[in-house]
Amino acid sequence: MSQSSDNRGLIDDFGRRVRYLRISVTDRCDFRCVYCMSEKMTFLPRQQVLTIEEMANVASAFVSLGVEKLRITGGEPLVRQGIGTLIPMLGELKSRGLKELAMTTNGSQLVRHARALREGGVDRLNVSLDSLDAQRFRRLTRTGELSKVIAGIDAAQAAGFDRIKLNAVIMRGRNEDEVLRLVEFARERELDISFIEEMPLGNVSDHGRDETYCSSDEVQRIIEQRHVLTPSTESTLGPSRYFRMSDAKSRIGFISPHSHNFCASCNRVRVTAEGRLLLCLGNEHSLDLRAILRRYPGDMARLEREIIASMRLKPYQHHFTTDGDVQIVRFMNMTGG
Ligand SMILES: Nc1nc2c(ncn2[C@@H]2O[C@H](COP(=O)(O)OP(=O)(O)OP(=O)(O)O)[C@@H](O)[C@H]2O)c(=O)[nH]1
Ligand SMILES: C[S@@+](CC[C@H](N)C(=O)[O-])C[C@H]1O[C@@H](n2cnc3c(N)ncnc32)[C@H](O)[C@@H]1O
Ligand code: SF4
Ligand code: SF4
Repeated sequence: MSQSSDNRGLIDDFGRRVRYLRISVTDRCDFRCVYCMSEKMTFLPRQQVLTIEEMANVASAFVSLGVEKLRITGGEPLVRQGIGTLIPMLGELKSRGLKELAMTTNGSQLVRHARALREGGVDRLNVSLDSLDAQRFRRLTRTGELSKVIAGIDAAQAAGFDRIKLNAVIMRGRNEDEVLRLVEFARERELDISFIEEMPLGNVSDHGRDETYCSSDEVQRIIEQRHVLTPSTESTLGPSRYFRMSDAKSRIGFISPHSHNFCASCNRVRVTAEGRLLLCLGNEHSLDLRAILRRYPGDMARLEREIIASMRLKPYQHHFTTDGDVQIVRFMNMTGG
């Protein structure tokens, strides 16, 4: 019998309840964003990556244990073979207590996938967009084409996604001069937008993180040169602190792991593409779910028991600094952010 029947949920040693699971469905990506990856990356051999069925089983176990929000990330989730099969399997979990199925994507493949994602049960999309200048966009992503991402956002809106959130990592000397332009883009299209402080995961080789650090307060001051921002209590269960603009539907979010630490209210864990249940983005405490899945195939009760037991490993917080040291060798694409 599944552990779900005792309805204890997932609670860590600090009394925080885990309600939000992020699954990285692949470490691969068609972009090489300068803050996320190094130019030359080695990706996991395919047999080390969870199969579609294994991912669906992991998601199902977490939903049995009280997870209400599931976000699919990567790498780039839309380059994962079989993503079209996985999405409806996850969508079905809504009949068992899942309240929101979401995806974070670079948008490059949305023209092809948006409709199927919507039909498969994806409720919300977050699309990364750090520049509206095609050449700069190419420099920041190393391989990306801005026009494809914008066409992808259009396709997603046409497919019925109405609360799309843009994500922009703001880097000093790279794109902080585009903050107002990005806000304008979001406002015109009625998109939300979150501005993110860069986190020190992986040696990205392109730059020292200390050179590019730009705090959320600085970004906020830039926006307030033109807009009145009113703090909002709205929450998406994610890390964004939201503000409303007086004359717009768009919400402005700030994700500030350095300057406004949000670990005290952490409600999430993540599963990497190779099936590591990582208890915190900024630490290495983890449980090897792949080993359990492959050693005891189909034993959902055991999987759930192990997940419950792993909650005691969840650290209280990250220890990121802005001084340029690489504190976590793991790159962001392993965990999907
Ligand atoms: N430090 C830290 N950063 C996080 C965490 N969750 C998400 N982020 C970062 O927040 C940024 C945006 O992540 P998204 O994938 O859009 O997820 P989200 O902000 O939870 O999405 P919403 O559901 O829209 O709130 C990325 O840079 C993530 O790395 C977290 O638990 N800790
Ligand atoms: C790792 S990506 C995976 C999903 C998809 N490929 C995308 O880019 O949206 C998830 C989010 O993490 C953000 N991200 C990547 N590296 C980061 C870093 N070092 N610091 C802060 N955010 C980062 C990206 O901007 C993106 O919004
Ligand atoms: S941020 Fe997303 S799109 Fe950019 S390299 Fe990382 S995984 Fe790929
Ligand atoms: S850094 Fe760790 S503890 Fe802090 S919010 Fe992120 S996952 Fe939670």
